[in-house]
Amino acid sequence: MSSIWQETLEKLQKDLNPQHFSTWIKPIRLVSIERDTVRIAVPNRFFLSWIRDNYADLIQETLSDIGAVSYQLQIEVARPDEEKQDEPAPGKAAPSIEIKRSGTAVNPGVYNLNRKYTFASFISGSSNQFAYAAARAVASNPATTYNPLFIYGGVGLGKTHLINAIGNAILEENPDMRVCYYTSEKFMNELINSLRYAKMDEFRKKFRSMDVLLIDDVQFIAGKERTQEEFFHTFNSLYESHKQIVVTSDKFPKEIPGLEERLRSRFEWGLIADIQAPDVETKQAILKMKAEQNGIDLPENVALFLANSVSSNIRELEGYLVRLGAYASLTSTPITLAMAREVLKNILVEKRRELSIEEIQKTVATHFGIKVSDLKSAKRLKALVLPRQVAMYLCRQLTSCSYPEIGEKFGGKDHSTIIHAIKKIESKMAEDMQLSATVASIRSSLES
Ligand SMILES: Nc1ncnc2c1ncn2[C@@H]1O[C@H](COP(=O)(O)OP(=O)(O)OP(=O)(O)O)[C@@H](O)[C@H]1O
Repeated sequence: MSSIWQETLEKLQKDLNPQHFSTWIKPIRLVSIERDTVRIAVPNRFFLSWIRDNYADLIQETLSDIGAVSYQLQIEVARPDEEKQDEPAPGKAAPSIEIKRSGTAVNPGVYNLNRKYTFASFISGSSNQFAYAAARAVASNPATTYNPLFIYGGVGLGKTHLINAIGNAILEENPDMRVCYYTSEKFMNELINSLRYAKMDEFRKKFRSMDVLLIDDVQFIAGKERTQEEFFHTFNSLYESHKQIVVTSDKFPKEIPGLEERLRSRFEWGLIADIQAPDVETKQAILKMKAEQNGIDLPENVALFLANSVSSNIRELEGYLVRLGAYASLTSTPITLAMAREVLKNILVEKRRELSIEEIQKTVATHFGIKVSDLKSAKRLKALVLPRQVAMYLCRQLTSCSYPEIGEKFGGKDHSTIIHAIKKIESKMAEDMQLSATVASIRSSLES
């Protein structure tokens, strides 16, 4: 059936402008074709309404022409764990080995991995360096170095991406390994189904036969007694057989309310790595890569504007990029700063008004009990150097000013001085929790 979809895609590719095709059609995934209903999944809600308004009729007509059936199109938003590969429903036997079009065998012991989340498509910066290095170490030597690996961080910061990248990298080196990616919610639902249909033996066998178990968003099992118990036994069984376990969460194990003590302590056995909010440079680099992947021509200053406008959530950042790409493509105009400001004005204005360098200088000076003129001076006193560097760092984080513009407002300093100061603060913050907390508190008072 998917050959109908394949042919539909080929036809649409011929009929549509290449950028429209790569922005809107390529990311669509076929879910199923059953009788006269074709279900497709799209990456997010914005995408869904765009497809509905602009492409649904065309897709439906093309499908119907090719399949010689009057198809109804159903469009839904893909959940990350639905981007699956050959996952058997609970209780059903795993599919027999399939042959990909390239001729390579598909490993039936791989569950739900999202193939597009790889290390190659993950940008590492100071905010995620530790988690990234730990993930790579685990991928190179599963079940030897860090077991379990516990990755935690805020919403949309790349946990799902990284945990899938581990699975994909392991499979590249060990194509026959059994690798399973599940959200903890899906684990729970499958458990409930298995209990209901008396399939617990199969459930246990499946999870305990994995070489690599990747559980995303484990915080959801907190407070779910039966799920925690089953997960605990799965964990023990895998751990004792020297199989790799990787878990992600939005919180540090100790901070997950309702998480059983025995699970919490096991999560602390291995390595705990955090992902912090990305800095402006990392956000820019991610934007550039995503723009390239989607065939969107994104000028440097617009990338900087977006990176400065969105607090930290990369998913949100991607949403804005898609919106700009769509606007540019549909109006056949290039993306410019003015256009980006206009297209995103309602969303971004609500999020944050642009802070001025002067406001930042004033707040930092007050915090440290010094004068604004001291921040702008060249005095090398220790009591002035740190606040000055903090102020420069925050100016870069919270405004869209360039290094030379910031330098200008700090008594005409060279851009290299600003870059140096920012690097210095970033590395100090990585080691000094107290300084990190100070910067975070100044930042939140500026943003409130
Ligand atoms: N460092 C990065 N490099 C490239 N892409 C990234 C990076 N961090 C996040 N992303 C992208 O941002 C989007 C959101 O990331 P992801 O779903 O992994 O976040 P998450 O931390 O799992 O969020 P949630 O808490 O909602 O589960 C994805 O499309 C992912 O590819």
